Amino acid sequence: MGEVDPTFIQELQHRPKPAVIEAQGIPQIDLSPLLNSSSATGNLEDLVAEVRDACKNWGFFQVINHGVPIESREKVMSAAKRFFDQAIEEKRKVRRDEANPLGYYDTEHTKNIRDWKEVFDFTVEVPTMIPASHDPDDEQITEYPNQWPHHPPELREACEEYVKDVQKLSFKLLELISLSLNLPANRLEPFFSKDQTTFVRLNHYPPCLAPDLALGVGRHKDAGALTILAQDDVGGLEVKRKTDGEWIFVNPTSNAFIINVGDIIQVWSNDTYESVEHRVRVNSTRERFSIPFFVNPAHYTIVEPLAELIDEQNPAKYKAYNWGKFFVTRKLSNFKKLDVENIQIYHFKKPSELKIDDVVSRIENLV
Ligand SMILES: O=C(O)CCC(=O)C(=O)O
Ligand SMILES: [Fe+2]
Repeated sequence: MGEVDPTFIQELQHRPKPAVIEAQGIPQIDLSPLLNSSSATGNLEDLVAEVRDACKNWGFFQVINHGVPIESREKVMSAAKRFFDQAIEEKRKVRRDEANPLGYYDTEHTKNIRDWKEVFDFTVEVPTMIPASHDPDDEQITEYPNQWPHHPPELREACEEYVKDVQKLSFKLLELISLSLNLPANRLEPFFSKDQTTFVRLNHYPPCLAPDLALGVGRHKDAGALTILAQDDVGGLEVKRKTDGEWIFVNPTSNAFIINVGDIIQVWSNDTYESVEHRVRVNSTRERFSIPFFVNPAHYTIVEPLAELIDEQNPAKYKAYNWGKFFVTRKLSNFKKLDVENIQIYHFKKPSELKIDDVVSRIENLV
């Protein structure tokens, strides 16, 4: 990535502001009551209340004392650095293509503008099965095989170890979120206990000559259920504050994970929780690494508001949709610049429930 190609340039209203707003920031939640089995139930109730408030008010929070060993994360971070440090020809040996979107890639587009980053994607389950096409009538299923590079040789093992640790955390978070919605702790688990389509991305954001024009990742919402993000100490993630739409910089906290609820939890909760927009700014001097772990259900999951959370007063705001088909459609539009609208959950919203924000987003996505 040399000088700034016009494909990277954000429209004026979406460019990062020169001054970073640090503000109070997203809530920090201490998960130690979960690690300590002898702790009183009172602690768990407080923890659930903190999760509820964070999900409602921010859609984002950081967790500390989460049980993922620091060495496990550091091993992946340093193997990722070794991988991305290689020549482009080496990285392209595991490049992804239209048929298999796993592996290396440096031309992702978010809302049709190219991101200033390179990535390496792999799935957690082997095999991971996904619909073969976005065509609703095509019932064919295909495998997404992981493509592990020969160099650095330690990358695969580091990633596989890390995944085991973060997966445990993901199930704890799903329990906390279930409890926070006044559901039984294990209510969400069955969507993930078999055939989950969770995948992990190693992100590398190289220094950028025009950090005021481009973004590492353009504004977006995560399509899956939950994201568990590790970021290094450089910082760059910005979250759109729900109260006023201001972009808030997420200060790096060493060894913490940043959690956000994705679109699926928004639909399951019938909008009690909302998937919040975020983006990544880049800088001209320091490269940055981050590792999002996208917790996604089995491809055949039909996503719709949970029966326990709807009634006559609070009817379902969304029509049911198939997760695998949604995922494939989204992947296709991120792969190359398309002339079609990027699929979003508001496409499944019942017309009477559309909010002004949905309409504005829809118009913005069309232009
Ligand atoms: O790098 C980050 O901080 C966030 C990346 C992100 O939002 C994503 O990959 O969906
Ligand atoms: Fe994201």
